[in-house]
Amino acid sequence: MNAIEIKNLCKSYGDFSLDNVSFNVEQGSIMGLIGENGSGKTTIIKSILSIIKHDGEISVLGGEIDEDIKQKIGVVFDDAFISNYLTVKEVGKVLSGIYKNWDMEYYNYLLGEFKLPEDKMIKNFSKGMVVKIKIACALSSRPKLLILDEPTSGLDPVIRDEILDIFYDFIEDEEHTILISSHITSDLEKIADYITFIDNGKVLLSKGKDELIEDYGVLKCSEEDLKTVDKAYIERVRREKYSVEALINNKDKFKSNYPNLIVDRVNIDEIMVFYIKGVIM
Ligand SMILES: Nc1ncnc2c1ncn2[C@@H]1O[C@H](COP(=O)(O)OP(=O)(O)OP(=O)(O)O)[C@@H](O)[C@H]1O
Repeated sequence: MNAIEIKNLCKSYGDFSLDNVSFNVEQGSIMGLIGENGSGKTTIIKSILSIIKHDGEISVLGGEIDEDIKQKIGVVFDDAFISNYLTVKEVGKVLSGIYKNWDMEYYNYLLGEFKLPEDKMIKNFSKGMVVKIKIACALSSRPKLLILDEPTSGLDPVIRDEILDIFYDFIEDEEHTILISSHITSDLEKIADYITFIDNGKVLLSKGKDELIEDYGVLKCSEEDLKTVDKAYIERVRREKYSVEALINNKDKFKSNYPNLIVDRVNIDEIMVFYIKGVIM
C-alpha cells in the first residue's frame, strides 16, 4: 500500500514548473527527496499538503487530503512556526488543543532528549534548537506520516544522528511512513529506503536506495576506452582536463563484460552531480 501517490502533478510559478511529477511513497518506508536548490522539492511537499493549488492527482493515506487526514500527518518546514513568542511549554499546550492524538508525555520526553529549556521563548532559541522543537512537535501529534522539508539542516552531527534514529524507530512497525527532503545526502544514505531525484521540476529517477547504490558505478578511463563501451551502460559522462568519468548502470554485468576497466562505488551526491553536470553520450 502507498502512503502517498502522486500522479501528473503540475504547478507553475513564472518560468519554473513542476512537469508531470509522478511517484509513490510506500507505507512503512522512508522516501528521500533530493535535488538542487530550486528544483521543486518544497513545491511538491506543499502540493501534497494542499497548501498550494496544483494540477494532477495526489492521494495521501488513502484519500484526498482533508482535516481528518491532516491530523495524521506531522510536518516540519524550514520556514514558519506557530509563534516565536511562546515558550516550549506553551507550544505544547496550544498543539494539544489542535491535535486529537497529541501525546504530552512523549512531547516532554523529547524536550528532555533534545535538551530544550521549557521556559525560554522560541525567539531566543538557536537555529538548531528551533529545528529540534519543530521535530518534537511533529512527532508528538503521533502521526502516521511525517513530511519533513530539510529537517536536519543546521544541526550538528551528533543530534542529527539521534534524530535519524528517532525517524528510524518511527517507521519500524511498517505502518508509519516518512517523506524527507534533504541536501544532506549522507543522512539519506543512512535512513532512506527510496530516493526520488527532482531536477528542474521533473522526476529524474525514483528508485530503491540500495538498488541505486548497487546498480550504479563510476567508470574512470581514457577516451579510447570509453569508445569501446556499449552506450546502453552509460548514464552520463564528465570530462576533466586529463580524465573522463562515466556514471554507468548495471555495474555487475558491466564488470563481467569489461573486466579490465575499473569501476568504483558511487554515492548519492556523486550520482546527483553526474546527472546535473554530466552529458549524455
Ligand atoms: N510562492 C512562489 N512564488 C513564485 N515562485 C516560487 C514560489 N515558491 C517557489 N517558487 C519558485 O519555484 C521554484 C522551486 O522552488 P522550491 O522551493 O520548490 O525548490 P526546492 O527544491 O525546495 O529548493 P531548496 O532546495 O532551495 O529549498 C524556484 O524557482 C522558486 O523560486
